[in-house]
Amino acid sequence: MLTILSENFSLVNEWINELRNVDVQHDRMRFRRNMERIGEIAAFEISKGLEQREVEIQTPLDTIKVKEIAVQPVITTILRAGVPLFEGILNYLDRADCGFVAAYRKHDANDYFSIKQDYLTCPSIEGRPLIVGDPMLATGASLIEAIKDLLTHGKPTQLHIVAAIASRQGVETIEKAYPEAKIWVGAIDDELTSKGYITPGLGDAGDLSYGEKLQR
Ligand SMILES: O=c1cc[nH]c(=O)[nH]1
Repeated sequence: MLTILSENFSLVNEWINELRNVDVQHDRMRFRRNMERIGEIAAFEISKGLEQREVEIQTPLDTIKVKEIAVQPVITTILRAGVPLFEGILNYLDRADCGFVAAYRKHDANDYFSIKQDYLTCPSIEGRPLIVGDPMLATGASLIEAIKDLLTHGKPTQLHIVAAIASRQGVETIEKAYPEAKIWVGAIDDELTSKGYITPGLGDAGDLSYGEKLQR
């Protein structure tokens, strides 16, 4: 199931416009905060589908039966670009556990790239909702690698994928690989460049959040 958040939240449109705009996106704090805000809206929407249970709590005057999230999700992301979006999801689902994957694109002499994953740490996801935040869902290759490894940590009850901007091709790749996944995206762009960048997109989300990396 695919949900395009900007279709229902005009504010998400505002934030994505700022993420894309070369006159605004160099303001790193605003860039990170806009990513975070998209994560917050996605978490809010995801929360509507989380199982709830009834518990009793004590107020200073009496007890009351209330509802709470029955099983806390595990929120994961891919370092480093995913951190601001991840922080946004965690701002709202603040009792969740968290996992991290480190992955990078290794370019060869012809500028083709393969995904290298060299770090993964995650609590058990057995019987819990799994949320994976990846700000730019481009080819879907790094996401598929990450999810494959995360699923060695148990069988989740729900699989949610959150992206600020996705390419149509990336969404189709994920839908094929994980038909059960609920995909939440800020916006969808039609094109991918030969180097796997979303276009018009916004550029390099990691560099815009944290500074231009040295190419090695
Ligand atoms: O367009 C893209 C694709 C992947 N990662 C980015 O930061 N931007």
